[in-house]
Amino acid sequence: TPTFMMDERSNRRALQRQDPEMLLKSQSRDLLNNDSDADSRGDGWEENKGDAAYDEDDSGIAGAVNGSESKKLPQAIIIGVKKGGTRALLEFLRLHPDIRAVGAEPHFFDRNYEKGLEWYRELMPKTLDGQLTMEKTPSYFVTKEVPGRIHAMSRDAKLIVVVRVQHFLGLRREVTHKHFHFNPAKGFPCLKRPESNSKPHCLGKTKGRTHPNINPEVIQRLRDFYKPFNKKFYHMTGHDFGWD
Ligand SMILES: Nc1ncnc2c1ncn2[C@@H]1O[C@H](COP(=O)(O)OS(=O)(=O)O)[C@@H](OP(=O)(O)O)[C@H]1O
Repeated sequence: TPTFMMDERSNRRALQRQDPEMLLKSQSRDLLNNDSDADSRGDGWEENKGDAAYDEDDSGIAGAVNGSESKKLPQAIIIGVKKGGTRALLEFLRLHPDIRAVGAEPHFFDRNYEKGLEWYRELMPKTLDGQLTMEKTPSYFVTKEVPGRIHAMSRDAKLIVVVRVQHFLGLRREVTHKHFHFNPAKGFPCLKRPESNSKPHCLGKTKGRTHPNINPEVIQRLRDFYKPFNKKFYHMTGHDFGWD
């Protein structure tokens, strides 16, 4: 099971290397016409398949809207890595009542930046004070303009990268085994709302692919190739992940 880490110090160092970039490049692709990434449509929940890219009711388990809720810019963003289990992480996190999240990937900082922060904020679910607003767009991790842009929005945003090591958002313990149901066909847990009798929600069909057998020589070449990058990463995070 992929676990995750968040290292604000290394994020800050990475952010400091790039000037906040406010000039808008017209590199956008229409969010709602983005077919290249099934996960962009927020179809992590099988029931969410369809064309509604953003759905207020899909913003988390915490539910009911009332007068004191408002839309806020995200305080925590899952920025990568692609195929690292980012959808699973977001769906698991949003089981927590203090987290509300956008279902689809907004791609704001890479493809939709020229639409402006108000556009971005409008996508967010309404939250009460004390609730965290989150989104996930794994391609932020591989887009060079993104660190400066996030920094320009907020110096305090927590950036989460899935690298298979555990870290915490400082949440109280709310999510337990009652929220999960192991699905042997998928090989990983699906999510349950303990208070309702509805069927567990599994991640969509793009998750849980059968992997091809890879020639051990190719695996060795990949290990050799990534070794220096891994070393650099251990150094940056102050943690040896033992991937070699
Ligand atoms: N709970 C759990 N445990 C282990 N593995 C899991 C889990 N949930 C999702 N996955 C696997 O994560 C892969 C998808 O990652 P992402 O959601 O980050 O994909 S994407 O970049 O947004 O398209 C995808 O891997 P592949 O099936 O190999 O593509 C999922 O199967």
